[in-house]
Amino acid sequence: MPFDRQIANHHYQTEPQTEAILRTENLNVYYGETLALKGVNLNIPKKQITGFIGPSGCGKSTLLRCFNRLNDLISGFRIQGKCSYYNQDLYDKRIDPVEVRRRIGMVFQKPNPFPKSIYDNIAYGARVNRYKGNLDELVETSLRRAALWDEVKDKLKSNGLSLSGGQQQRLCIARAIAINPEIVLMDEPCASLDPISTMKVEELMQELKENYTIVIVTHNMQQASRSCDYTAFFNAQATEDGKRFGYLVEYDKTENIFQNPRQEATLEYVSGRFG
Ligand SMILES: Nc1ncnc2c1ncn2[C@@H]1O[C@H](COP(=O)(O)OP(=O)(O)OP(=O)(O)O)[C@@H](O)[C@H]1O
Repeated sequence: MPFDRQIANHHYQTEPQTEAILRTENLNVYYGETLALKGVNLNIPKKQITGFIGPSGCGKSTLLRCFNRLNDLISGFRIQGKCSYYNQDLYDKRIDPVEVRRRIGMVFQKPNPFPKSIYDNIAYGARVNRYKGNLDELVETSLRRAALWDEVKDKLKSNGLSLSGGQQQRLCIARAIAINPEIVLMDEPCASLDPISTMKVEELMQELKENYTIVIVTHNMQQASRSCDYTAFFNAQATEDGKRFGYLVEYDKTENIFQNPRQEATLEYVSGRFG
C-alpha cells in the first residue's frame, strides 16, 4: 500500500478500550525546516503502560517530549495538528508549560539525580511547589512507591549520586512521582541499567500503573512485550531530498504487535529482521 494511504486511513490501530489521557491528532513535528514526525494519530490510555518502539531516529523521543512540552526548549521546534491531555490542547497559548510538566513527569535514559541528599532529591519539587503536607511522609511514600525505601531508609542524608545506577534510576522515578503527576514519561529508562536493575524497574512499572499512566520509549523488544499493555511501532521514511521523517506504522495491544502484527514492517522489526 502506498505510504500516504497508510497515513490517510488508520486501519492499523486498535483503539484502547480505556479512557484516553493523551491524544495526538494529525501531529506533525518540525525542527526548523526538517519534518521529524508526520501525521501521528494516537490515543494513550489512562493507567496503562504504552510503549513506543522503532528504529533509531523515527521520532519516539520527539513524540514523548511533545507530551510534556520539553521540546519547547529547542529552537526551531514547532508542531502542526493537535496534542492534548484529556481534551485540553497542550499547546494552547493559555497553558503553562511548567504546570504541564508537573502533571506529566519524565524519567530519562541516564539517571540524573541532583547532587543532593536522597531526601532532598525527593523533597526538592515539593519545596519548590510550597508543599504544605508532611515532607518526611512524602519522602517515605515516594521512595516506597519507587521500591527503594528499604534500601535507603537508613541513609537518607547520603548523596543521591552515591547510589548504584539502578538505585539512582529508582530515585529519579521516586522524584518524578513525588510531585504527584498523573503521567510518567520514560525515555529508555533501563538503557544504562544491568538486567537485575532493569527487572526491578519493570516490576515497579507494573505497580505504578495502578496510580499512574506510563509511556515508555524502549529499544528492548523483550521489555516492550513484557511490560507494555499497548505498543506503537514507528518507522522512518526517506524523502526525495535525502531527509527522513518518522511516522506511526501500527498501534495495537502489545500481544498483537508481537504475535500477530498487521504490517509486514512491524513483523520484521519485532522479529529482529531490521532496525
Ligand atoms: N534537538 C533537535 N534538533 C534537531 N533535530 C532533532 C533534535 N532532536 C531530534 N532531532 C531529529 O528528529 C528526528 C527524530 O529523533 P528522535 O530522537 O526523536 O528519534 P528516536 O526514535 O527517539 O531515536 P533514538 O531511538 O535513536 O533515540 C531525528 O532525525 C533527529 O535527528
